[in-house]
Amino acid sequence: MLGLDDEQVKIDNNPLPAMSMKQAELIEKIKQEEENEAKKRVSLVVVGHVDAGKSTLMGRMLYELGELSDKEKTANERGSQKVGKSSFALAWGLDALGDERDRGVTIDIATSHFETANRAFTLLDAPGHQDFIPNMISGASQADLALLVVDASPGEFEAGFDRGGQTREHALLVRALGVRQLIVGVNKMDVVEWSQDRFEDIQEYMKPFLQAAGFAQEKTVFVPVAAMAGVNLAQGDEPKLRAWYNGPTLVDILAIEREEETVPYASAGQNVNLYLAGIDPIHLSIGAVLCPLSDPVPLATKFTAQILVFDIAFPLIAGVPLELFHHSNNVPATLSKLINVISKGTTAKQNPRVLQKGVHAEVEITLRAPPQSSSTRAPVIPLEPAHINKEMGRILLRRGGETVAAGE
Ligand SMILES: Nc1nc2c(ncn2[C@@H]2O[C@H](COP(=O)(O)OP(=O)(O)OP(=O)(O)O)[C@@H](O)[C@H]2O)c(=O)[nH]1
Repeated sequence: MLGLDDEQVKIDNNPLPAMSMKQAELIEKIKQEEENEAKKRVSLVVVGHVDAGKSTLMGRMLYELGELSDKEKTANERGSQKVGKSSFALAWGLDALGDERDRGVTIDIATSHFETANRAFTLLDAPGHQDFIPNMISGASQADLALLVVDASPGEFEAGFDRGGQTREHALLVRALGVRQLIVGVNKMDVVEWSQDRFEDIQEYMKPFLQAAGFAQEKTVFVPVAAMAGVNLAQGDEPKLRAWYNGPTLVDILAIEREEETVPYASAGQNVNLYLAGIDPIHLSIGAVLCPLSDPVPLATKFTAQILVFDIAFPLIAGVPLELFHHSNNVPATLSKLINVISKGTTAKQNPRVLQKGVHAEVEITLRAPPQSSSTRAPVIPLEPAHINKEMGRILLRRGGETVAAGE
């Protein structure tokens, strides 16, 4: 059990910020969600130059994910052949409006749903024609994630990307509308015989532009696909592609892609990004813990802990320099006191001189200032007794790169 020294944070008496939702309501809501095991909802907007293959790609993906039945697919193909546009067949899955069917282009934003193992997607298919940009905006402003489809065919990628093409404009628009995550689907790879060079050239060509547009490199993924044949959407079994590409399929990327969605609350076990306002980053460091003003995590520079000594070559003695690992923190420390050795739950020996391998012991640990530190303040870490918070109470002690003890 961990006993904290009396280094506690002082709380000022300013009124606490009011909660926007009643706590009881909030807990009820979280419980319900956990019960329903609701999948994470993500909105995806599909953008790109006219005829890049957006609708074909999404139609085919929906089909492969089982969202479009064979019957629907066949009916769509027949309808499409009637107007002499058999290559648009798969686009029918999305281009649902009659007007769109006649013209063979996506006019309005068709909304569809599909699911991967852990995500429920709402799909916003945005049209590629210039006159339809306002529709695209309405789609993109609701989106968490954008799929930008480009046509890899010779001359077509260039036409879409260079002046007059919509690739750049769409990318800029979705970013301006707040979408940070971008997947670039390099489509029609069949037309370029699955050329790795073509795929890489397109990437190199687009990267500087996308970065300048404000898409962080780590949030931008390129994926080679062939929408018509359904290659690398849900299955990546085209040998010519697999000869050089061992990355994920589009569906895999969607399943793992981390969208940025704002949520009113988060519960234990969720990973969230927090944006803190009004705080100088100089006051934040690795291991910092965010806690309510009314219930601060205590700061400790000296504390007692129960440890289990590992299988070590040399016994531990008081005063030996160690490294303490706690949560995401890692600080120099020392065993300032060996209090007792515990056996079968009772004290076997008080004030032992050494701790041999395999023993349970109660010790006092004191943090030391890091070697190059110029600060005169005693080092502190936020720490809680393990019976209150296991994660915040557990510690590991290391000596010269070897773990020598663990405890709480
Ligand atoms: N060879 C080949 N052709 C494709 C592929 N994907 C789509 N196409 C063809 O490209 C053309 C345009 O496809 P669409 O899906 O309608 O393109 P879009 O981007 O949705 O077009 P708009 O709705 O008009 O913006 C159609 O003739 C498709 O058959 C592909 O992987 N390979």
